Amino acid sequence: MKTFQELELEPKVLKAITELGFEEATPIQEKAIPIAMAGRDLIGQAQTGTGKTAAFGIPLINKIPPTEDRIVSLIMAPTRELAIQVAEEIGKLSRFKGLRSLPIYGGQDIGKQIRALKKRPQIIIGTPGRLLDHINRKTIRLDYVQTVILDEADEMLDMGFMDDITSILKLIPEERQTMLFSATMPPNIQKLAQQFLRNPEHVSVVPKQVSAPLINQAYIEVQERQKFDALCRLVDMEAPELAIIFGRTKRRVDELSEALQKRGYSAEGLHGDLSQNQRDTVMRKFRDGSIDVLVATDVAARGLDVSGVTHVINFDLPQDPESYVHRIGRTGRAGKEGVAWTFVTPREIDHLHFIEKVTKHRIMKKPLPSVAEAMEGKQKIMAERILEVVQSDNYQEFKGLSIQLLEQYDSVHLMSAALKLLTGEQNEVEINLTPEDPIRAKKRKPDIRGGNRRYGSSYGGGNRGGKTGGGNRGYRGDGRGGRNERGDRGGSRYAKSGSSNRYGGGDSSFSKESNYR
Ligand SMILES: Nc1ncnc2c1ncn2[C@@H]1O[C@H](COP(=O)(O)OP(=O)(O)OP(=O)(O)O)[C@@H](O)[C@H]1O
Ligand SMILES: [Mg+2]
Repeated sequence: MKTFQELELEPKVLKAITELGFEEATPIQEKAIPIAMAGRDLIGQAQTGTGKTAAFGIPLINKIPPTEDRIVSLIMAPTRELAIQVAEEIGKLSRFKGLRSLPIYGGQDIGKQIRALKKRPQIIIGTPGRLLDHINRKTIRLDYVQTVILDEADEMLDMGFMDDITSILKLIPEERQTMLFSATMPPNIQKLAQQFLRNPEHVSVVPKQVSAPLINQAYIEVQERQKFDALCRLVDMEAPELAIIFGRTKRRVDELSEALQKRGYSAEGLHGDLSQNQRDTVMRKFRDGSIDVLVATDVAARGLDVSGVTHVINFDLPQDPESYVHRIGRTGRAGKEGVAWTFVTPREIDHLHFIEKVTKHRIMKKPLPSVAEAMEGKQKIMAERILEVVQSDNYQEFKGLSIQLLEQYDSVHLMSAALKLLTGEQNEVEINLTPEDPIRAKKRKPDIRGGNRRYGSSYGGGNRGGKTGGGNRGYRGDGRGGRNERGDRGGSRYAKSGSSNRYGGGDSSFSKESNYR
């Protein structure tokens, strides 16, 4: 592997990289950075958590002169959280160069964004809908843009952003560099690339396995109604530092986070119906460790990078293998290890096998943790916390009483009683979650056409359209309509939500958005 010194970067950029603690370039960075620095267009694919942001961020920052005072680069990302996160990483990488970058996303006060734009950022990181708003208001001009980056391009198209992206790209001078990052290469992405990229170099780091190798994957077979108790036991036994628990619907996430709180866990929910402020607050708390558990819909499955996420738990099996890979990819990032657990109801076992087949990875079956294992885990945590306090030496005011008690009682008895009180017995709180329907296995044959997919033989490509299914499940969209829930277009979500197409099979991307994110 190459060090960053070998990549001929400006000293100021190199310094920022060093400060971030990056020692070697990751494989995608090693391949993509020289091509990007040569000014070529590029299509990039690599596993979750392998540094794709810096792969486009570093060459971008390297090329912008600090004296520039126009918008010369535009990065598009599917969600607000991602726009913010990418902006932060770009901010860190450009610290010593003194470049200005700005995230632009729906749900935030547009006036505030307009004021921030007056500071003349060179780099804009935005979600397509809100970007277009600014373009129409002429508060963002794209006339001088020289570099465009599409991050998580397939997800943006799945969310119905095709038209917005196309309109935006048409406004950017043709004389530019375009880089597209995507987990999969379905036909609509290929079409987009054909239309807007010029002789792109394909850079992919496609390993035998789809998911990052450092994620230990297991599943537990449980009945739907046993899931919550199973979750509590699992969390007790595993004692995660930070965990993300994925639920299928927004209602599920609300119910689950509330239930966890009732049982004494420090958990909060994240989904698309929360206000931008609420979403930011939850993410901030999770990043700074003031909550340990983030309960989320697939809105958090893509791209989010929170260091220290030790566990991902799929409380509900994801709809498709791609989503599984992205969800579990929230752990085991940047060379760290992670653990992914998945709950599977008996009727969903076939679907799990389908995921295994597509991801070419065996998911180990594990038994439901026993009450004793859960208890052991809890006690271990409590003991660790007590020892931390002992080390801090900050408990003088309890010493007098302790001495008194120890004169009268046996130390083991006293300590056990104190532990019992501390560990608590929250499990008596009765919890009732609304049951979710099981995910059904896909009735489709493995598709072996074409070799351009990330996931190998049976996945991706032309299958996408087939996922729509019937009824109100409608998980996959057709790429039309259904403006994203992230509120990139002010209140359009609400305007639509009462209308009959909410659950209709036709505009399924919308029902996906409205229920599942
Ligand atoms: N060369 C490097 N050495 C060490 N850490 C790195 C390096 N490059 C990036 N990182 C860190 O790795 C983490 C994951 O990076 P990033 O979010 O860019 O991954 P990604 O490939 O975009 O993942 P996803 O597919 O989930 O979006 C980040 O915290 C980032 O700071
Ligand atoms: Mg990413």
